[in-house]
Amino acid sequence: MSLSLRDKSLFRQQAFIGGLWLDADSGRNVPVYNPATGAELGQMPWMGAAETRRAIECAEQALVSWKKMLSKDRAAILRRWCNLILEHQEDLAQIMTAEQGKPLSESRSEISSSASYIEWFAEEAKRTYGETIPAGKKDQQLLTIRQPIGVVAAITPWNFPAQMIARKCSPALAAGCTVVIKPAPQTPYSALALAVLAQMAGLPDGVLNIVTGKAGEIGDEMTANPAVRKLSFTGSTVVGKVLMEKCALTVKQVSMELGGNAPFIVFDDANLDFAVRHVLASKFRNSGQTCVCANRIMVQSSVYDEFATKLTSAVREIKIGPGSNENTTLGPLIDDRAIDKVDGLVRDALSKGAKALIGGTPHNAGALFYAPTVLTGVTQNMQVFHKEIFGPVAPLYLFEKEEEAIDLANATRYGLAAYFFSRDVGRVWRVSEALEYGMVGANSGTLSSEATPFGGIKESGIGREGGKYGIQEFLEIKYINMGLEG
Ligand SMILES: NC(=O)c1ccc[n+]([C@@H]2O[C@H](COP(=O)([O-])OP(=O)(O)OC[C@H]3O[C@@H](n4cnc5c(N)ncnc54)[C@H](O)[C@@H]3O)[C@@H](O)[C@H]2O)c1
Ligand SMILES: O=C[C@H](O)CS(=O)(=O)O
Repeated sequence: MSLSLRDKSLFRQQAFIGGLWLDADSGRNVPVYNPATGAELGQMPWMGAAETRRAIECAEQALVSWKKMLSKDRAAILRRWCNLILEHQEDLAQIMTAEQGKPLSESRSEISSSASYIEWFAEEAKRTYGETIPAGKKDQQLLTIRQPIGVVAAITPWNFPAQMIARKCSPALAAGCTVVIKPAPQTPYSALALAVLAQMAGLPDGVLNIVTGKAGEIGDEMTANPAVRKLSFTGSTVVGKVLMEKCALTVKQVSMELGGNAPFIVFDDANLDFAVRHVLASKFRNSGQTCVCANRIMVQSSVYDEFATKLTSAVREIKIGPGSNENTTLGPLIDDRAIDKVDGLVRDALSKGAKALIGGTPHNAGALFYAPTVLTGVTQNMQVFHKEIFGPVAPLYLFEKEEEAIDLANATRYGLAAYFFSRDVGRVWRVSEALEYGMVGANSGTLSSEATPFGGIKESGIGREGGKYGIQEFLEIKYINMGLEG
């Protein structure tokens, strides 16, 4: 391990099941690499169905007492977890940048955001209210109560390796559920470090379990095991569909946070400098590897050239390099597959007539670096219009009228995030309503907050994470019809 941590106990190369740190039954491990250098960062247990089954059994046993605990006592443990995460923020950020590649500033911000979700749901734990319903008959009381769904399985992606854990686990735990998580194989260490701190916070054994290894086998056990009552997945739409189908056999509830293809519309009445700043915040965060990145930038014809020039000048200031360098603002992509996908989309666009004002090729900062890119003359017949780029590429599309921009924006199976910039109040309301997305940024390029419902429609997902809605995803409504003796 090449990390210099204040608390070395945070860096774990074993899975966490029933409060124990374990190797795979087979003893097999697989390497985890630092995407900035290609160096091996450590090893990860290569577990499968048997270990997953045991983790689910541990979660089922722990559920009995965890769900009976007073919500304020569950809240106190979550609060301690939140505080420990903030106390260890720098170490957690170092681990995240080493395994995922994002700049340290972004890793610190993600750790802070993760703690905010835990803090938010520690409070929500105490507000899982039921209701009484006016009786229709004499000597009768009608009421509902909220109860935890039970054992929850969670599968998370590599692009936000801490926040996706916090955003799923904290509402589940707050609701009284127990959890078995499979993190992405590219980024297991952030999840395992959070488990170290959860154990330190007093989370009882078996309440939180982390299994690492063979995604297909682990996923098959999670989706088939009848003890699992809910699957919460964040990842690509194609995998989400597979998991949904498998969950149907045992009628599991699902939350799906899937892919995106966000339009970013710049109208002729927008403040262009302001819009450029928000493109940078939306498009180039995490090297463009976020589900809510501006994926299609649509600019009204009369301001197209001016906007393209301003954006290119701003992109020229981006500092590409290893995330461990404090002045880096753009890190590497996660792996070779990502580089090939991004470069393939750019080459396809260029071959069909698009032009690169800046970038347009991999960068010599290292094997997994792609140059921040602005493409003009991009059209719907190019693959980049229909695919989630997941890289630092800003394709510019030209439109004439408002209606055309909305039709172009909605011409996708995805429906996660959308953005637009205009200073016309009537247009702001019209466009906010017309865009077919779960989340809309009106004169804003950023959306995420622990206080708001994060999620998509169409093939971007089911359910919401965060806000007052996040905990409802892990609660069942029980209706009680109470007859009173005459
Ligand atoms: N909507 C959101 O909140 C959100 C957030 C982050 C990422 N994403 C999406 O995730 C994708 C990028 O992340 P990714 O490359 O890790 O996605 P991915 O779907 O390839 O993998 C996500 C997780 O699923 C696991 N997985 C893959 N195949 C599986 C299977 N058959 N059974 C069980 N688990 C399986 C992976 O190991 C990983 O842990 C993008 O599409 C992005 O838009 C969405
Ligand atoms: O990639 C998806 C994340 O949910 C993005 S955000 O940090 O929530 O905006």
